[in-house]
Amino acid sequence: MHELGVVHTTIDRADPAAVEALSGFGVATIHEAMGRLGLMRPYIRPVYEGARLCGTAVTVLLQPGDNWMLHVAAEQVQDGDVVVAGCTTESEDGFFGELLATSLRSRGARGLVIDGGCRDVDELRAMDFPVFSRAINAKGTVKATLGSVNVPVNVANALVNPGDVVVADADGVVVVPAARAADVAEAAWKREEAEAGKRARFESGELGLDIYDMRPRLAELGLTYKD
Ligand SMILES: O=C([O-])CC(=O)C(=O)O
Ligand SMILES: [Mg+2]
Repeated sequence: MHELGVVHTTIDRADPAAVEALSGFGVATIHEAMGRLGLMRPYIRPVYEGARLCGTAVTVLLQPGDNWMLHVAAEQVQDGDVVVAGCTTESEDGFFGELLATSLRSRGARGLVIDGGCRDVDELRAMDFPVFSRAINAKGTVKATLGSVNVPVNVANALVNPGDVVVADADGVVVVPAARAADVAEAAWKREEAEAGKRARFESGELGLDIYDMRPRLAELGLTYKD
């Protein structure tokens, strides 16, 4: 059950060194390193090409068609945070634009992830303020209904707790629980090392069939080659 009308002002942010380490990895690598967990639904997309972000979550629970809580959240933002907003009911209105981006940036925010709509895309691109949203929509919102800030929020099917690490790039958005950030960064590093080895073998013309030792299993299943 979502908690409404609450702002938590003290949150446990993930260790900055772990956040910095995670910022060096792509979303796909982090998702795999977590044991294939943490992904938001793929309808959340960058509003301009090349957008990417990594930071600690200030969470927001919005009401449909109402961006009031984004202004409330701005006050809670610290350097290195990402505002991560879910909505009590599906809504694709344009909750966010360049004015709010200017406000969040002035507080040190690294970007926004929102399960709702966003507008002013040209300006956001020019500012290079990364936003990941479910829609681009010029339709404006009101400031009339209470939601919450810094409560656990379901954002596009991912549970986000305040202080978790959120990483977003062209592949999607992944959430790393604050307590797991250092371990996941370590696992991501190992995974990249392993992939570097595989990449070199693929480059030299070796086949996945041999690198992954797939031939015996294919033969067992009866895969037949015919002229
Ligand atoms: O003002 C709003 O409601 C959203 C917007 O366009 C902005 O932040 O620039
Ligand atoms: Mg605007």
